Amino acid sequence: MKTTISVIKADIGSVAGHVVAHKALKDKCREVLSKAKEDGIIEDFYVTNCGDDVNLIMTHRRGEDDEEVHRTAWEAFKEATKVSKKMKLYGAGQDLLSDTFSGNVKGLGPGCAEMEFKERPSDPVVVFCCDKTEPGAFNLPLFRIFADPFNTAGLVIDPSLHKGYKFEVYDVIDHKRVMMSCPEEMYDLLALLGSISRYVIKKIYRKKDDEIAASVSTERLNLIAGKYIGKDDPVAIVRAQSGFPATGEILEAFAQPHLVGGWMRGSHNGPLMPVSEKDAVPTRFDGPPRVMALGFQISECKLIGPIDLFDDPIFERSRRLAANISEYMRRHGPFEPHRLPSDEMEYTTLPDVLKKLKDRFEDIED
Ligand SMILES: O=P(O)(O)OC[C@H]1O[C@](O)(COP(=O)(O)O)[C@@H](O)[C@@H]1O
Ligand SMILES: [Mg+2]
Repeated sequence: MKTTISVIKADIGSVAGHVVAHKALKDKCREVLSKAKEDGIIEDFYVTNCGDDVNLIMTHRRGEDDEEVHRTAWEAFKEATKVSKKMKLYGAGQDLLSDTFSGNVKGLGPGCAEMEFKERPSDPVVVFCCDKTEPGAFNLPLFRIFADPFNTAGLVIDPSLHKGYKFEVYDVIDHKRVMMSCPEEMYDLLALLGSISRYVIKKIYRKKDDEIAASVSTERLNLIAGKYIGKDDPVAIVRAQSGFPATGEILEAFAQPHLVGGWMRGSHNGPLMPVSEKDAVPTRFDGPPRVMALGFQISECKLIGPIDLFDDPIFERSRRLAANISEYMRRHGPFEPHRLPSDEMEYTTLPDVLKKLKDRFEDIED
């Protein structure tokens, strides 16, 4: 029998602007998920938040894209939105772009990462949740975890990882996908993954047996809505140990706070700061962008944990570095490369400002 993990997230309102999802919203989601557990739709769940996003981590036996599981998540967000609206929280129901559920949350606003596998004798997984960034934020760390021997020692010294991994990459603008194999196609893969706003890793498979290793939410809210309504704050699921990278190799890739798109108004590059659940409170210039890591053991479709993996003093240095990079980037104010390049600004509120200047431009005569 196989186990499925579904991580479904949405921003349905927050306190003091776009900072933190209120506890009442998580409690309402827990209520809906408890009922779904009683009804046998899901086997277990954990509800958390990263900044203003509520994350539903669920296990079940129904496979990916299951209508009942997705409906459960949708109901939880809908019910919590009622609470949010009553409390006049900021951006109540923001990510729910439709009034009606049509079989799957994809395309309706929430982000979703799922994977199905046969449980190993012991099955550790790490769930990552971000705020104030976009799905491409996972490109660099996932590449390092599954393809860079300077990050993952196991790629060199463990025979069960040595053959490498396959990367399924989505072109989120043209709605196409490609499968690339590492290490042999590493340079081609990097040629795509460096364009973080267009090419994003969707899934990673172990080459020797096609076993699923990682899954990322790739929904880009603004592309779905056609206008700026918040960033796409992604989630990811990564399997660890025994043939997959060790938990420490997975976390190592986040020790360097790399630059990602997002931050204030989804329009700025900034460092991705690894934080504990309690520190997922983006305040400076609405950031800097955050990532949390929750470690679970999966046992007979139940979630044992979580362990708050970035709640470790060793990551203080990374946080300090992120704070220093933030200071440096902020001094650029509205200039690139702090502000995103023009093609990315297309999906922000900037085009509305530029519209009024349009008629003032005159041709330059030679
Ligand atoms: O004030 P407004 O119009 O709601 O929008 C601005 C907000 O959008 C955001 O980019 C939304 O961030 P989220 O994607 O986390 O919701 C904030 O940085 C900013 O405060
Ligand atoms: Mg958010």
